Amino acid sequence: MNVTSLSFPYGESIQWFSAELADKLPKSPLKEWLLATGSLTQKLKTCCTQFEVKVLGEGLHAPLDGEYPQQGSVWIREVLLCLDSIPWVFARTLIPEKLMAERQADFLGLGTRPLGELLFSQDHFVPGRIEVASFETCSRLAHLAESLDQSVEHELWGRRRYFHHGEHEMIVSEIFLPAAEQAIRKLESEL
Ligand SMILES: C=C(O[C@@H]1C=C(C(=O)O)C=C[C@H]1O)C(=O)O
Repeated sequence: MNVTSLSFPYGESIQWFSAELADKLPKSPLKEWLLATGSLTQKLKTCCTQFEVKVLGEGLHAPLDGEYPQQGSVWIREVLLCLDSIPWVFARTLIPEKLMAERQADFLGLGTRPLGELLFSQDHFVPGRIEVASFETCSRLAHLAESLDQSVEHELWGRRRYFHHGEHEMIVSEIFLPAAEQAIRKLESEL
C-alpha cells in the first residue's frame, strides 16, 4: 500500500443525513457499526492483533463547502485505521481553531495514537449526534479505496459524529472501506 500516493486533504463534499431521518441505511451488521456510539478504535481493536493509525496528513485548511459553516479554517486530521496492515477506515476530523488553541498539546501530540484515546478517556469531550452518508463508486473516496488495492463494488458508507468540548464542536467522519465491510459481514456470519 503506497500511502504517500494519497493527496492530503482527501475529504470530499458529501450530503450527510441525520441517522434518525435517513430513509436509507445499509443492512445489518454495517448499520450497527455506523450507529455505534462508543470508541470505534476500541471496537476495531477486538477484530485484529495489530491496530495501526496511518496519518495521511494534518494541518490548518478551509473546510469543504458546507462541511463546517462559519469556520474560515479548521485543523484537519486524516488517517487510515489499519487492522493487521489492512486499511479498514478512512477518518477525517475537523477541529475549530479555538478548540485547537485550547487543546493544542493534546491534538498535536497525538501522532499515530488514535484520537479516540483522547476523546473517550476524558469527560471533557461529549459525543453528540451521528449523521450518515453513502459514497458512490465514482467518488474520490472510492478512488482512495481503489488506490489501497480494495475494489469498490457498491457504494461506501460513512458516518459523521459531533463531539462537544465546552462551547466548541469538533466533527469526526469515518468511512468504512470495502475490506471493513467484508470483514464485518464475515464476523457476523461466524456468530
Ligand atoms: C473517534 C475515535 O478515534 C478514531 C481515531 C481517529 C484518529 O486517530 O484520527 C479518527 C477517528 C476515529 O475512528 C474513536 O476511536 O471512536
